[in-house]
Amino acid sequence: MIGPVWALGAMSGTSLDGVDVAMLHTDGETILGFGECAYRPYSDAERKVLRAALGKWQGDVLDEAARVVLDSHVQALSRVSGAEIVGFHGQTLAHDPRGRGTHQLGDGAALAEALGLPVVWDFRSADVALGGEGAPLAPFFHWACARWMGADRPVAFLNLGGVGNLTCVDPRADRPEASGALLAFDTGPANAPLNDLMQERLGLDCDRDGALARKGKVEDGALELFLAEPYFRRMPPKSLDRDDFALMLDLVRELNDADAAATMTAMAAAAVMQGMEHCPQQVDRLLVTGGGRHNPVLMRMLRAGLDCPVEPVEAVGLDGDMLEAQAFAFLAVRVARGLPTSAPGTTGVAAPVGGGRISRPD
Ligand SMILES: Nc1ncnc2c1ncn2[C@@H]1O[C@H](COP(=O)(O)OP(=O)(O)OP(=O)(O)O)[C@@H](O)[C@H]1O
Ligand SMILES: CC(=O)N[C@H]1[C@@H]2OC[C@@H](O2)[C@@H](O)[C@@H]1O[C@H](C)C(=O)O
Repeated sequence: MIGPVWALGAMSGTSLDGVDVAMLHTDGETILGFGECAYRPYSDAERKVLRAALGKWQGDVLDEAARVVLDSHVQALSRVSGAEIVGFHGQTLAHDPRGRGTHQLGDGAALAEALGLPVVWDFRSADVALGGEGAPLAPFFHWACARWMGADRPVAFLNLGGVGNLTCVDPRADRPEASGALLAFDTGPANAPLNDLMQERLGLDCDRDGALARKGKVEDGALELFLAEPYFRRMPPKSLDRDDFALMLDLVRELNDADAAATMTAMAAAAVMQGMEHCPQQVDRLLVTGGGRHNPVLMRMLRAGLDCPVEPVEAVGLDGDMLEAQAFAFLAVRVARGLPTSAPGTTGVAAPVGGGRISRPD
């Protein structure tokens, strides 16, 4: 494959809300245009099946979950036409890069057959096999976004999904794998533990618009215990599994609902502030993507604690609900062109690596 193509990326994140798909016109180096997007939510029954498979590496429970992943992706991807190649992330069930590896559920070969298109998938395992964290992988796309928006000074991207991840980009680097172009890592838990709290105590999916947290007060003792976790002292690159910080729920167990939500929101913000200390250069602005940017309490806490402007990525014309799907469209084209998708600064891998397998329909 030579030259730019329309690629269609698909992402199903750790929040298990649904499948995002987005078209991108790219040669894997430059963003030439953004295209159509679609979202296909999981039904309650599907979410239950996926939830039951979380943390599992094998077993019968995976068969039903694999069927949910395949069917939902075929439906989501079929809503958009004109793609020449597909980037399929799959559903992360477990992530233990220093131990058992990383597990994204989803059969790219079956998806290629169903769609009649080449599908790039299994983006993370080559990086892990070569000693990298296997995550985050969006940073190479963040570099392309920084160049697309014409940045000429360092800028940071923050994804507030189930887990948070931060990318410091120097857009003056002419390749994402160049030394000093990128430093990226998972900051800590973002929405996942707060969602779990809301589910456990009130049967709700999330603290919509920070409505509960805004009525509560942050319990400083719990926040301090949280920040004493060794993860925050580890040098990046580093990555997390969705439930690595399950202890957060214990730290707020004695608090009333509002104080617990306020304290957990403060924990997510504090993890980002700790992370920002690792940025190798002062950044001009922090651009926030992912669902957490819709939470005004979380955004207010970030603005209060950081000395650079904190804005949703919409401030520069990007779509914060679709950025990860676009990232996997971008990475698919890089894989097809034999370009690397991770580097020492993004996953800690020893040298730039091109992950991903390509499956073509028969
Ligand atoms: N209006 C809102 N108010 C508060 N929180 C919100 C709002 N909208 C979305 N969120 C939070 O954002 C989450 C979804 O974020 P997102 O879709 O970025 O996660 P994800 O892509 O599944 O996760 P990851 O990036 O970790 O894979 C929701 O589960 C919720 O916690
Ligand atoms: C193993 C895995 O799926 N990690 C996700 C998760 O969700 C956010 C954060 O943790 C990030 O490291 C990654 O996702 C994004 C898309 C990434 O790879 O950049």
